[in-house]
Amino acid sequence: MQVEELELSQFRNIDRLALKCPESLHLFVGQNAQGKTNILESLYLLALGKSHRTRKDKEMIRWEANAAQIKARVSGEFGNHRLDIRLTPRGKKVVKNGLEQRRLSSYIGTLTAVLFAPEDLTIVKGSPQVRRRFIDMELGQVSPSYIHDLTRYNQLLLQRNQLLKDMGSRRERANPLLEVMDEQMIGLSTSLWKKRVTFIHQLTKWAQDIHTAITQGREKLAIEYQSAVPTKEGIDEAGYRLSLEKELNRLRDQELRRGTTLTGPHRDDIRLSANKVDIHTFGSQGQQRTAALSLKLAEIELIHQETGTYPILLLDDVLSELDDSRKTHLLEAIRGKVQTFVTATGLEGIDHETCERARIYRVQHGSITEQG
Ligand SMILES: Nc1ncnc2c1ncn2[C@@H]1O[C@H](COP(=O)(O)OP(=O)(O)OP(=O)(O)O)[C@@H](O)[C@H]1O
Repeated sequence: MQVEELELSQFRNIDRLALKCPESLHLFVGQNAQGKTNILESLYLLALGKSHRTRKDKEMIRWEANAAQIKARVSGEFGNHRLDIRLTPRGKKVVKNGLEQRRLSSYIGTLTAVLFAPEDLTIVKGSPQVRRRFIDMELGQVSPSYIHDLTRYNQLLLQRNQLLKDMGSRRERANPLLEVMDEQMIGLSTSLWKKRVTFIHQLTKWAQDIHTAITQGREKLAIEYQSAVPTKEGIDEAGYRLSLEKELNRLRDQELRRGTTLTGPHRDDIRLSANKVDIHTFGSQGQQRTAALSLKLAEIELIHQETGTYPILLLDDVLSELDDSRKTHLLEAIRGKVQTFVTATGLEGIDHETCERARIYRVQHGSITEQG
């Protein structure tokens, strides 16, 4: 998968940008707050239909403008596509090959992207929310039905929490509407849980090999999906349903008191360990970084396996955060097969060979000029 052309208009601090990008490596260099991440954000938005750093689409419209547009021509094993996203204060319009896409799940997947930013280095150490977001964004790219279920689940969760609050204030213990919601929630939870467990299983296979290679055989990575619903090893969907039903009954009084849903996929997590030692609690910063890098590289391979084409890779200021051996591993792993867009504040720390084969741009106050 490759972005052949990218056009931005009134996006963040960028007035206009028209890039032709047949090459596989693009390097955006500039001081802080000049617009480098904005370029990566526009590519991420094109791929996933949403930004990686804001939920408010209108924040991406240039302050003095009333609309922004991001357009691209992408090519891949399955032909060429034109993607077009228009942002206005009233909302977002997503267009693929001239046809407006009303559902994000029918748009996502045309262009896939893996973003690696400094905050991803905290994926191991950070809160469970960071890891759930990682799963949601990555799994969503290879499974439109996952996005569909997740959207419905999140809506249902809000409604259920409101109902629990209302029931709690009325000191009500049973309500037919809650029974209906629970039935829907159990169905959606089972589907999300199953998809996530399968995803983590597939991701682990790739991540283990990559992690072993980076650590030169010293460490074996393991990833375990931790469900908030009690699950025994080898449990199937019917077993999960049953366990969730029981758990909802057990938690009913607590949920009514607190006015919130206390179990389900929105409380799940993953645990990473190296040589059976939990990296979250006991890992060194280096181990945590290696695990984060292994996950990201594994994701690239998984997307390739599932969609038949490599994603684009967006590296936001991470080269300076990685030591030489991890950096070399990263650059070697993507070389020649993954179109990559990199931001950096300077060229120091990026090896000569990489600079030689990259197209280099200077970014200053939102204007981008290619270096001759
Ligand atoms: N909607 C907007 N309209 C105009 N300018 C914006 C808007 N949103 C952000 N900016 C500006 O964009 C700049 C930030 O750009 P960006 O996040 O791409 O920085 P960067 O070059 O990646 O820097 P760093 O290396 O610090 O991450 C800031 O100057 C900010 O004021």
